[in-house]
Amino acid sequence: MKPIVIRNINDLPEIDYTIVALGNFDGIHLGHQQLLKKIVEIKQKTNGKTVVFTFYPHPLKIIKQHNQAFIMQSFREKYEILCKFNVDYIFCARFTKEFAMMHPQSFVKKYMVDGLKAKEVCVGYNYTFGKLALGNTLTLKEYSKEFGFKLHIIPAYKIDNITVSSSKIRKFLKSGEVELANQFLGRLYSINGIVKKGKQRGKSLGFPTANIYFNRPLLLQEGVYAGFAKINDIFYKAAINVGSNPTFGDQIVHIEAYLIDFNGNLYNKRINLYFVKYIREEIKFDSKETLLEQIKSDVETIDLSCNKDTLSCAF
Ligand SMILES: Cc1cc2nc3c(=O)[nH]c(=O)nc-3n(C[C@H](O)[C@H](O)[C@H](O)COP(=O)(O)O)c2cc1C
Ligand SMILES: Nc1ncnc2c1ncn2[C@@H]1O[C@H](COP(=O)(O)OP(=O)(O)O)[C@@H](O)[C@H]1O
Repeated sequence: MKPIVIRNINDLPEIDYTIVALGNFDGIHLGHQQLLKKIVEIKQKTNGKTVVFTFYPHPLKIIKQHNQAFIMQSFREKYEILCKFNVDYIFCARFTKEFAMMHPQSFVKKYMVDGLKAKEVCVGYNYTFGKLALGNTLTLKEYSKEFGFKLHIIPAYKIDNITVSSSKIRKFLKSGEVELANQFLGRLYSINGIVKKGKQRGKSLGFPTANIYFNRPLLLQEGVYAGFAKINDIFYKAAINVGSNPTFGDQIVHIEAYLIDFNGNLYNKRINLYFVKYIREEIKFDSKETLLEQIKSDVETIDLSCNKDTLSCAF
């Protein structure tokens, strides 16, 4: 079931029993997934409707003026992952400087109580919100009594005693430790975009690549990755390069993928790329021939390192 996206609080239909998960959910990692599981579990008991309450742009982008390289996924990528978790609605509040200045109590009253008419609210153990981040689990506890909703505080989700967090995953992605990022995400890190024309060299090299360009800086370490590509719901093993093709003196950082055992036209199609393993850094080769030898060897390695088990983590 696909969730319905609401951008204006007044567009939400009358719901008898609203169960809300509140947060930024950048990455929808294993910690976030505990909140999603919790609201779905409450729905089964209460017959209510579930709402994921999130913000766009990411609050830290507005508050700390972070550039987008900070953000792990676009709203569309977040939406596609939320589709797997059986939630009814996504309420996406536009986050502005004025929004950031709201007193926590006013936020809870306006959005949770009057807007969503929340009966149960789930937040993570360290969630903060509102002006100067004055709102937290303790203040929420008070508001839950004042306004009469049930509050569920979800404890830190840990792997080997390390708390799973978006900031750790961002560090892993920036340093090429994509396997660790995947472990914390509970799925393969993925990105999607529309295939555009490149420099038309790939075909003549014998390795055509589907190119995607981004108007946001990428978190991923540049280099060659083993992974998968999904086109029209079909998965292919893929040799993925994140970089600027320095051998040819190009400069625009983009992502390109050679799909193993695929032949066809991909221009203007949406492609999802899933990252399994970092293979090596991107190199400025002396010649086209040495680059080609390396790509052949990369494709052999990648063909062997992606299998059905790794594919089962792609969604
Ligand atoms: C597995 C793989 C590894 C690659 N490694 C490098 C590299 O190390 N250095 C480089 O300059 N380009 C690398 N490339 C990118 C190629 O230069 C690029 O695919 C080729 O120039 C085609 O570009 P086009 O899609 O714009 O036609 C790699 C591509 C693939 C598929
Ligand atoms: N196995 C494949 N993997 C990736 N793209 C392929 C494959 N087979 C055919 N194509 C097509 O070839 C195009 C890439 O060819 P290429 O010469 O690299 O051109 P461009 O520079 O425009 O990317 C892709 O966008 C896609 O339409």
